[in-house]
Amino acid sequence: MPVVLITPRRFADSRGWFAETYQRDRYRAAGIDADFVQDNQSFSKPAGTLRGLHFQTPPHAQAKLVRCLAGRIWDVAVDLRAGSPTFGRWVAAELTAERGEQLYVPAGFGHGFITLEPDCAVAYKTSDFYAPDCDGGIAWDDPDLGIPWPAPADGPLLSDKDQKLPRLKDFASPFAYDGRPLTPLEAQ
Ligand SMILES: Cc1cn([C@H]2C[C@H](O)[C@@H](COP(=O)(O)OP(=O)(O)O[C@H]3O[C@@H](C)C(=O)[C@@H](O)[C@H]3O)O2)c(=O)[nH]c1=O
Repeated sequence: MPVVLITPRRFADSRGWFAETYQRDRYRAAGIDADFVQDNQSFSKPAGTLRGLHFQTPPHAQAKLVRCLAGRIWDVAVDLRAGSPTFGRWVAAELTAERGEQLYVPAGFGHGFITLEPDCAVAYKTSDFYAPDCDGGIAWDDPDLGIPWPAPADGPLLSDKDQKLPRLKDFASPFAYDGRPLTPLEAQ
């Protein structure tokens, strides 16, 4: 499936609002056909925290459905499918707790985000279990990707692991191109 941006409908009343944040049949109709098996949550204290670009390799590749529970993030999906006409290109969307947008990142894509405010909570569903042996990543600042991260002037806050990730040109992609385009989000 291509990358999909979806904003669940909210039903507001005097108490606040209610929303279905995942409903298999409706999400399938929107192109989100993954079989989710795990829910994750992370919390990032300072604004300018960057996690990425991450993926799991086959046989434990993961599709992800990402949303922001508190604060605001800039969320990025990079096409890593070998042979894809958009290999190495990326799409990004701002995800806010205020509006509840969700980004679907298919298997075969690298995923990362930077927090735009302090105290951001991010939740995401994944279509395969955590498999540390299949953990992989690409450097967030790889010049061949040219992602214009909205990072602070002194740089983002990164994990030790994320400071040592390889560049795309040194990465032998194990992901097959499935013929599906990167759109409907506009590729950069
Ligand atoms: C991802 C993950 C991590 N962990 C553990 C491993 C480690 O001790 C600790 C922190 O892991 P990380 O540093 O990899 O966490 P983080 O940098 O937040 O990694 C996440 O980044 C975003 C962008 C993604 O797309 C996710 O799939 C995941 O890769 O949590 C699990 O137990 N289960 C999991 O599913």
